[in-house]
Amino acid sequence: MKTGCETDPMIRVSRLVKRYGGKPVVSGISFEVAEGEVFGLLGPNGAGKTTTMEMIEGLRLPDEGEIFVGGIDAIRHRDRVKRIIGVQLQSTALFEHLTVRESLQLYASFYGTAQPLDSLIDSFDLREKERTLVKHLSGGQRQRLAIALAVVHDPKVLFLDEPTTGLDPQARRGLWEIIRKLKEEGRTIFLSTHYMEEAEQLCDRVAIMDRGEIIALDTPAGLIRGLESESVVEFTAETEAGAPFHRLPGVKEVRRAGDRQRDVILLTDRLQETLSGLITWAGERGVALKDLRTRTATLEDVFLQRTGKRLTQE
Ligand SMILES: Nc1ncnc2c1ncn2[C@@H]1O[C@H](COP(=O)(O)OP(=O)(O)OP(=O)(O)O)[C@@H](O)[C@H]1O
Repeated sequence: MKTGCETDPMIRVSRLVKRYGGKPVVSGISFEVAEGEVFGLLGPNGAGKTTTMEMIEGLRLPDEGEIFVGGIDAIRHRDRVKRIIGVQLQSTALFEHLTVRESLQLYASFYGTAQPLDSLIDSFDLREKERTLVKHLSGGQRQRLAIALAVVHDPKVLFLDEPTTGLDPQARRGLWEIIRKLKEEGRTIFLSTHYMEEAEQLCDRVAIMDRGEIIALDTPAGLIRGLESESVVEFTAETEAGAPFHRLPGVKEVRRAGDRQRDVILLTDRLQETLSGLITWAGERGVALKDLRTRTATLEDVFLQRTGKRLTQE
């Protein structure tokens, strides 16, 4: 697994460990993030994403390991690092009784330098709401404001912890556009998410995290190529645990999930042959294949293959 980048990294993390009650929740991870890159930490709830981000941001102290941000030792010189990073607040931490513009003015006053507020209001699509109280904003507008506040001081590196959790698909896409614009401005963006589609859409490289460890790190396309299976066949059926799906043509991997292991997922590099083999097999045995569908492999399948678990629990 290639954890590094070619130029001097903007973020370098080595053998990072955090324990709670003696139990490691981050278990010796190492990786680098290049300048201008959108780097994603993808993993299920409790994987250790927030703990990792907050150690890099200087909000939690690691038990072991090294962190450098912009060449600065982030454990020894937390204040110097704070000047070059922006951290998205949880939208619940906003001041409810200030307007959008007042919130930006307040944050700008904390820093010696600030970006022009009018251009921030426009680029975060908040012009219509600039005089609206925060408590009257929608979820998407609150998230946009939270990110605008994180970039008031024009930071080089921006940390976004699950920026679109809880948003509807339209608001999520609006936020993706804003994150793309922030990348175009040359910022390095470190984000965590448990939405594989978000990681695929936004990230140059993705580290998949599970139980405190990085289990894969590559570009989204590289991670999917590593599966050696381009397609997925899914169905639900009453079949015994030993049903020989792995012997169908093209099948590289068989996974079972759901209620009584009735959901079957086949990863294949020869979709048509797998499908016709499966239908013949089921027909000969009188097995009903419910909800049979096919799709292209995604990061979700990479996670499933590496951990045996689904990333998102339906
Ligand atoms: N302050 C703390 N004290 C004790 N345990 C903690 C503390 N903070 C986090 N943990 C534990 O560490 C593990 C990783 O938590 P973390 O919040 O980093 O995960 P995450 O991947 O960000 O998940 P989520 O998406 O739920 O935020 C969890 O098991 C969590 O219960």
